[in-house]
Amino acid sequence: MVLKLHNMGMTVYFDEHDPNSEKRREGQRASLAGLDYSPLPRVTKMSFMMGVLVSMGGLIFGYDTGQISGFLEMVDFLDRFGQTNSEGERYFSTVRSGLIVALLSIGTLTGALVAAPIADRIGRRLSISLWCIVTSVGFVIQIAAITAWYQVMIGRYVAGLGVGALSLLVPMYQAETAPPWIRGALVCAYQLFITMGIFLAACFNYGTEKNYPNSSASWRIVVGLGWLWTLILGVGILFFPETPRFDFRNGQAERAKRTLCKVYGTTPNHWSVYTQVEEIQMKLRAEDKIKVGPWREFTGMFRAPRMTYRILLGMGLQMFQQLTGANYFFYYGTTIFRSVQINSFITQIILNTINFVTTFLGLYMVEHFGRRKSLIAGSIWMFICFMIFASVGHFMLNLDDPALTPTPGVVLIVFACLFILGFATTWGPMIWTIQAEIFPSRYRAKGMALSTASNWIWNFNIGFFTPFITKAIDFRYGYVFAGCNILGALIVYFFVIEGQGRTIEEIDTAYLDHVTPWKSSKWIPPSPEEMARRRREAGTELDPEAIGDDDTTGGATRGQVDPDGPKVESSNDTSHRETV
Ligand SMILES: OC[C@H]1O[C@](O)(CO)[C@@H](O)[C@@H]1O
Repeated sequence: MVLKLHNMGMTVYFDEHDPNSEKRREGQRASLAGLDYSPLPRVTKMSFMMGVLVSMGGLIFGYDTGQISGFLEMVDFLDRFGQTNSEGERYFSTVRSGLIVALLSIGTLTGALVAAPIADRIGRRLSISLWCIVTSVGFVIQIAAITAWYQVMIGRYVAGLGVGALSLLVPMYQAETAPPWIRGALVCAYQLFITMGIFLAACFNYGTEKNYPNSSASWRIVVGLGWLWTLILGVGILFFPETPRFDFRNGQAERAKRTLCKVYGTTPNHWSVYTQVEEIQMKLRAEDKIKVGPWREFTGMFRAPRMTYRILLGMGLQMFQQLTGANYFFYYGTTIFRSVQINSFITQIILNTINFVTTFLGLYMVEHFGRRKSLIAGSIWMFICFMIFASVGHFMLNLDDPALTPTPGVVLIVFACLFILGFATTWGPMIWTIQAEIFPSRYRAKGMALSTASNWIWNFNIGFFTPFITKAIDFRYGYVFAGCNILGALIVYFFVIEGQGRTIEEIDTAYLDHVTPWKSSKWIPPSPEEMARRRREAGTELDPEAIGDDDTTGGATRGQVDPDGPKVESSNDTSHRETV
């Protein structure tokens, strides 16, 4: 959509979907003389490779969470780590299986919180490598277990530390590095890899249990294969640069600019890189005006402009991502569909395949329809699916003998699949994108850590309480999720600002400026002149040396770019309430 704004005498052209749009470049050209305005590649080799490599963190997530339900059904796993009942049969008590399953979630929660301050100190890139090592240690502890069930539990806790840390670091790395026009899709690729991980775990479990039914190879091979993903990510990331936002924050401006140029596929003299560098530096200046110690840094985060709002929003969205009810199917699908006498293993494979394949569609939707529209549509879709699912399950299925009501059984599966289609294209991937783009640089790691922790807490709650709840209210549990989906839609409508096509600095400005969320899709970021005026007012002018002076600069020189701020046609807009 091309917007033409007549703002007190100024005409601004802005195409929020296409950074290469002639209109957008035209608008910029009018503002900044002497820069390169040639079209940019949409996806560069660097951003593609980064998308694939870093998303391996998602594969580790999905693979680890997806494998355990299968282990609990494996003969050798049960023999080694189960208990014996009075008839001499092996079984897992609810407490023991619950602990083995849930310790991963406790570990992930801890990992997500601990990883933030470390990432702020040693950087995103080295942190990813470090937490891959921790995850691998968790795998060693599990594989080395002979008969001690608590060793498996400890191993899962340690692996969980790594998985949780990576669930914070990977989307953060992607969001801090990606160009705005593919940021949404790139962060969604993280979710795509989660779904791939769940799918692979289900397939490997099936394959190893079939081929090594009475041997420890059935589960040890599956755990061991996890090393492969951690090795690829932990070593591979070392061949990629640190994120430009972290580098700028830590005085590595030249390296940061080189990285931006690589992912944008251009030179520092291109208007997109030039304005991005300027924006990042300006934000850093504004944020760094307040200097405090580490503890005050944490508490101060809640007092920083609109941070409490954004933290609550991030945590709320992650909570509602879990309360969509997706893990009701992924964790308990086998049990749900066993009760309707349909081959549970096949059903699980079908659900996982739909989840994986349709997430690709999510990557497209996030950049073409935006976050807000997609999420609201997804919520309504999932609401309808759960209403039908719950009603058919409760009123039409004969719970005592499901074989007597085969048609409702099929309807249940169809609506479970349709639900997953809705989740995988919207709430599954897009919440990771939103939480990675709403926080300002200074508090991004900590803010994201709290929202990621919220995802894991609710993940744990769904995993742990679902058996008790379904026992009490059977399929009516679906109504609870249906209600939560409506609440989720309302939260998006009233509180989320559209981030499609915008830089993360522009999104920060939108939150600081109290842009009305339901009008935010049409919001025009402040003009360069307006930003220059704010800079002057806030005393955060840029050092002219900091921009446009790279060796690799092409045609334009610093002299051609006005350090006091780019020139615009005219603007009298003074409606912004807070400084950048
Ligand atoms: O694709 C389903 C998976 O996606 C998540 O919600 C993470 O985004 C997991 O909790 C779930 O198992």
